[in-house]
Amino acid sequence: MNASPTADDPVEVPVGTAVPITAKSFETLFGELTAKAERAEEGSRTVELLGLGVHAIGKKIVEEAAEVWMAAEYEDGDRTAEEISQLLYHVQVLMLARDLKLEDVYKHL
Ligand SMILES: N=c1c2ncn([C@@H]3O[C@H](COP(=O)(O)OP(=O)(O)OP(=O)(O)O)[C@@H](O)[C@H]3O)c2ncn1[C@@H]1O[C@H](COP(=O)(O)O)[C@@H](O)[C@H]1O
Repeated sequence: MNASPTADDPVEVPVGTAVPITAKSFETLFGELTAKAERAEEGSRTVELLGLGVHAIGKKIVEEAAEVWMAAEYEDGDRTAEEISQLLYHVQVLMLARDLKLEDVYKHL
């Protein structure tokens, strides 16, 4: 019998190609960050940001959003995707700071 997937398990994500790649998904990242926050992992950027609070995390989101915009205007697709990943990460940290679950967001999609 297969064990249940954990937050650290890689997930196969097909990205516009017949060849699936192995990558962290939005859900597995959120599970990883939740676990780090719960155990207050030393050296974790997530834990550090949570300690700084909603105001500081919000400012990072605005900064990252601007970097996404600039990358999309002036850089290539891979750089834009990298900036988007950083934006998604900081949005997840804000979700943790406000004690929001994935379902709380998904119900609005
Ligand atoms: N995806 C990310 C991620 N994206 C961005 N960042 C953080 O955001 C920074 C990028 O933002 P900037 O370019 O603004 O960097 P900076 O100017 O040095 O940031 P500031 O210190 O000035 O705020 C990176 O240096 C990281 O600190 C991330 N930190 C963590 N993750 C993921 O979160 C997981 C948990 O990370 P820890 O909590 O650090 O263990 C990791 O395994 C990663 O998968």
